[in-house]
Amino acid sequence: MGRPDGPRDPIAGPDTPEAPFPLKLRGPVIKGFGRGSKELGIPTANIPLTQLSPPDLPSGIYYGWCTLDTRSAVSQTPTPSAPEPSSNHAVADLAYPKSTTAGLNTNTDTAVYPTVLSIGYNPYYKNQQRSVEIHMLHHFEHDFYGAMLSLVILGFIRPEYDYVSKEALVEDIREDIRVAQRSLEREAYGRWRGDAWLHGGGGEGNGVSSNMGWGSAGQKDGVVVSQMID
Ligand SMILES: Cc1cc2nc3c(=O)[nH]c(=O)nc-3n(C[C@H](O)[C@H](O)[C@H](O)COP(=O)(O)O)c2cc1C
Ligand SMILES: Nc1ncnc2c1ncn2[C@@H]1O[C@H](COP(=O)(O)OP(=O)(O)O)[C@@H](O)[C@H]1O
Repeated sequence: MGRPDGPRDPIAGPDTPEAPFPLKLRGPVIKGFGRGSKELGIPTANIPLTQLSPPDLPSGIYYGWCTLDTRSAVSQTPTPSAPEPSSNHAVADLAYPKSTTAGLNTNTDTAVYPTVLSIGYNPYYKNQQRSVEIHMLHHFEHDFYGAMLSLVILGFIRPEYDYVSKEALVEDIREDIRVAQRSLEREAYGRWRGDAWLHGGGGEGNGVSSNMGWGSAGQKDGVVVSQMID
């Protein structure tokens, strides 16, 4: 399906997350096709499709919060034979929320990142397999393949489309990022930053919203969370 003409909604979803959200996923960051940063300038961390729950979740673009447990990340020590780190040239100008942690320089990166993700076949690239591709709204200095990524998905933005050009796809992803930022700034969405799932805990299962965590941005039990931009 090609992208419909016309302006897009600035915010996605109701004022409070509704079923089937929240959906909770966790998995190791694996290699994709390497197009995200090289071709588009928007790196996307892939997790195995087997982690998608429910497995028949409709394809499309979603938003939520995620964290990284970098203890299992592959070392990023630069060597002559090391691959080029990912590039974010198509989003480097975007004002992402400031994270108050040292990020990936430590083994315990406890920041909570606003996130936009694509689940599907990437019709522009005509992939044969579905994939789960997560762009975190943060400018990282290092790649983090192998890290364990925990994600709480809170809303749906749009279906995935085919595009007339790479530039048109990039422009829509940039708009997805803005929509996700605005959508997550709402109080009932911000609250989910504190959910135990994001901090290594187990969940009560997808779609169960009984654990609303401990609230909004700030610090709790030594866990530092990202701050949204004012
Ligand atoms: C927010 C977001 C929206 C996306 N929307 C589409 C889309 O509508 N159509 C599409 O073909 N690919 C879409 N993509 C997927 C990109 O094509 C994909 O991230 C890229 O192919 C990189 O894949 P790789 O990580 O396997 O290299 C989207 C990705 C993101 C992060
Ligand atoms: N903001 C970010 N969001 C997601 N991944 C990022 C980000 N910044 C750097 N990365 C790194 O870039 C990698 C993705 O780059 P990409 O070119 O899409 O390759 P691949 O196709 O292997 O996923 C991620 O696995 C991660 O290690």
